[in-house]
Amino acid sequence: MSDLLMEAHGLRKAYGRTEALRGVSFGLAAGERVAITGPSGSGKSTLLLSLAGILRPEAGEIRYAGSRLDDLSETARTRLRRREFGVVLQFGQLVPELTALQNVALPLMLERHDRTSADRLARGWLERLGASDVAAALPGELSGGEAQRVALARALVTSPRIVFADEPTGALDTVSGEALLVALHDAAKEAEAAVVVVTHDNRVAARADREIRLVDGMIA
Ligand SMILES: Nc1ncnc2c1ncn2[C@@H]1O[C@H](COP(=O)(O)OP(=O)(O)OP(=O)(O)O)[C@@H](O)[C@H]1O
Repeated sequence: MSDLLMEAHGLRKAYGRTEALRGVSFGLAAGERVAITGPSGSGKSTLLLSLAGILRPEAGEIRYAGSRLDDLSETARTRLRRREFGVVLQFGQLVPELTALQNVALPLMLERHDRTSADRLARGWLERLGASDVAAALPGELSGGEAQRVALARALVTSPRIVFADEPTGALDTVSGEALLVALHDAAKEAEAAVVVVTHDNRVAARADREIRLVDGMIA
């Protein structure tokens, strides 16, 4: 029995004739921080989305805490993702009609927390990520960097076992990007959460425990 938190073997995924993943295997220990790097189009986002249970690969298998993840129905994967994973995608993906605070509290509300405790936790995370002052703003009123912080707060609010982040510092300048990353790593460490981050940024990769590099849909 492996003691890895997540394991993937032989993942393949194509979009039409484009083979985005061509047999990728991956292991993640509890609390480990892994950076996925590689040139544009090498399959980084596809790998992250597959591991996070958002995309279903066409071949290969993914195990989370010993059980198959890729076999689960869409509903079961969504439920598992909500409970166990935090996900930050390239464009934040905040709900436009909800304020920043409501966006951060949303995963807790979906897990039937009461509003008072959900708001309290959400405020705590906004503060921790330096975004308290935008709590009442709508996503359309936020800068790219602010939206990224709010999205990260939303990913962390449920105390996930794994945080998956796709270019989380992409919209930020160097200093804010660095601060966001330190906050992510500190929070993950404290919560003993693992982190899988897709990045073009060497400094981000250097902060990880391990880097895996993709080239043309395979680990280089
Ligand atoms: N939804 C899609 N439909 C068609 N092709 C896609 C789709 N998503 C990705 N691809 C293609 O699959 C390949 C891998 O894409 P992916 O986004 O995983 O790479 P990436 O390494 O994350 O790229 P980037 O660094 O530019 O974000 C690319 O050739 C891309 O054009």
